[in-house]
Amino acid sequence: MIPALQIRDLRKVYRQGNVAVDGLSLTVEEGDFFGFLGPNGAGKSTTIHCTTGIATVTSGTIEVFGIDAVKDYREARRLVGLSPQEFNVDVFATPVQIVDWVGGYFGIPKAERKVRIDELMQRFELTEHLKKPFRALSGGLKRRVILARALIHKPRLLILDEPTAGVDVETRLALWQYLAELNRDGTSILLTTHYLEEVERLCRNIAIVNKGKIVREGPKEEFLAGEGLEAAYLSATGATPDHVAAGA
Ligand SMILES: Nc1ncnc2c1ncn2[C@@H]1O[C@H](COP(=O)(O)OP(=O)(O)OP(=O)(O)O)[C@@H](O)[C@H]1O
Repeated sequence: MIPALQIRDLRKVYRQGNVAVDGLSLTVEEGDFFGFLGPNGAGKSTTIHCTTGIATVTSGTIEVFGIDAVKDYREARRLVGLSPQEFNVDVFATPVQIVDWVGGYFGIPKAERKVRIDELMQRFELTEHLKKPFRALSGGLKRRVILARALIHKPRLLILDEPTAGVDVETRLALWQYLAELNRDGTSILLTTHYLEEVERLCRNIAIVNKGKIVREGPKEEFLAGEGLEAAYLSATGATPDHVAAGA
């Protein structure tokens, strides 16, 4: 089976000479719910940006369902839904305008877009907020709009960069349920998060990245059967529980 995402030996050096990703390889199989973990600055967002055409690749290859995401960026991008860490929207636009604009970008006909947007607004319980500008929405509602936008074109691979950062417990639980359903219905998901509980609940496979390299990967069960995800994460990233306890 062709993987949903295959990254081989990815390297990204920013113009200032900053090596953000340093020979990173990973495979997300079709149908997987893949947790991509690592400390701040490890290179997770950069990897995502290289995959979605936001950042240029220094070297290495990226394929989305077998399509070269570096050379055939537009074709690959159609298969990907992206919920970025930052809210990159026109803050004066309404939820419908924000989602509709991306639907237009992907070439979905207007009538079809309308049906799909109605569906998404209902699914994410945004129907009471349709007339509000994005900037007037709460943090949780903003996250839901961004997720709806990522899903407008029914992507086969959904990439979520810290999708539950700053949302309340209720919204987080609802989002978890929705993501689990989406994955059950066949959408492959790559999730970055700093909430290990989120990974334990949702993910099937996990990769831990540190300083631009994968330092540990495997099925979630392997992590859980061993020392547990938190201890594995801390030791893989060089921050052992002892260091943390000592405040080092
Ligand atoms: N546009 C940029 N120009 C220069 N350096 C950058 C740029 N974006 C990120 N970096 C640097 O690249 C490295 C990796 O950053 P990145 O944002 O990919 O990490 P991350 O794992 O997503 O972190 P976080 O968990 O904080 O989101 C960091 O040293 C960061 O400062």
